[in-house]
Amino acid sequence: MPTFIAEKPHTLAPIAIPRATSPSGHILTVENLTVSFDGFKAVDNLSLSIAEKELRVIIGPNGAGKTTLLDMICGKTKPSSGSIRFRGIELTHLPEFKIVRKGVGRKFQTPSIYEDLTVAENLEISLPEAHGIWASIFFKRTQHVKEIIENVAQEIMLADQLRTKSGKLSHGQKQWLEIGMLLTQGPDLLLLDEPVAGMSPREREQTAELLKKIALGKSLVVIEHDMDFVKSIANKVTVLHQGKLLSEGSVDQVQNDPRVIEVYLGH
Ligand SMILES: Nc1ncnc2c1ncn2[C@@H]1O[C@H](COP(=O)(O)OP(=O)(O)OP(=O)(O)O)[C@@H](O)[C@H]1O
Repeated sequence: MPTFIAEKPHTLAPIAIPRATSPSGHILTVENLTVSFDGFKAVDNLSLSIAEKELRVIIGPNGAGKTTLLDMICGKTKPSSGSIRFRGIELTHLPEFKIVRKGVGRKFQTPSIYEDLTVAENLEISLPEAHGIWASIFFKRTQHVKEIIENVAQEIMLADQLRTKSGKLSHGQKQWLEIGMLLTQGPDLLLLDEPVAGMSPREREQTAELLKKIALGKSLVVIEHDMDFVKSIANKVTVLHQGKLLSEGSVDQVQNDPRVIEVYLGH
């Protein structure tokens, strides 16, 4: 960790205070989104909207375009056509780091924590104030920074593990740490790709509680295959199939939709 010299005001709060709300009440609006890879449309003319503080789950068979959709929202993949607006701001032309700064956080399937660093250190390096060479040199571990780290650690159920090397955590705890690393960045929209893959039943329950708590102040889009987990968290489910929107509604509605049963749930 760098040594600390100067103090600068901290703007970050562990639970972000919602910024300007778009007139529609939607934090994210995707319209006519398409991406082609060598002529193959992985996402095909897709439109959907996510409300403020909504916890949306995206399901669908393998290859349906779920991960590619998240890749386009976070700027990792550029669409061939269509629009993605976050609080009215068009994201499709922005590089990934600017999309993060606008308030969109993405967690990939495999945890990308630093196993040789402690839980506290992993959370610290995720603070926007610690990013970049100069920022990291002048970064100061103020009381406020400590409070942010402690609050986030509490939220992700790792308050007793702050000094533990992250490599020693269980698989589930590593996933929670990575969610914590997103939270320290203060996003208003979190994109999570299969957050409970490989977790024990107890860890799944705890993760469901964690996500529901996060959704009290932020919007979440979660890709998930485990229908029991989907039932335990979702307000609304979007079903993708061959890059297109197949069905959308409550868990009950999509579970009873014959098209969904045919291509996904019936298998
Ligand atoms: N960079 C790429 N180049 C070529 N094809 C790609 C690329 N990214 C994704 N695809 C293809 O697009 C389709 C959609 O993939 P995607 O990973 O988004 O599906 P998914 O719904 O997330 O599936 P899974 O549940 O298996 O993760 C797949 O056929 C995949 O092979």
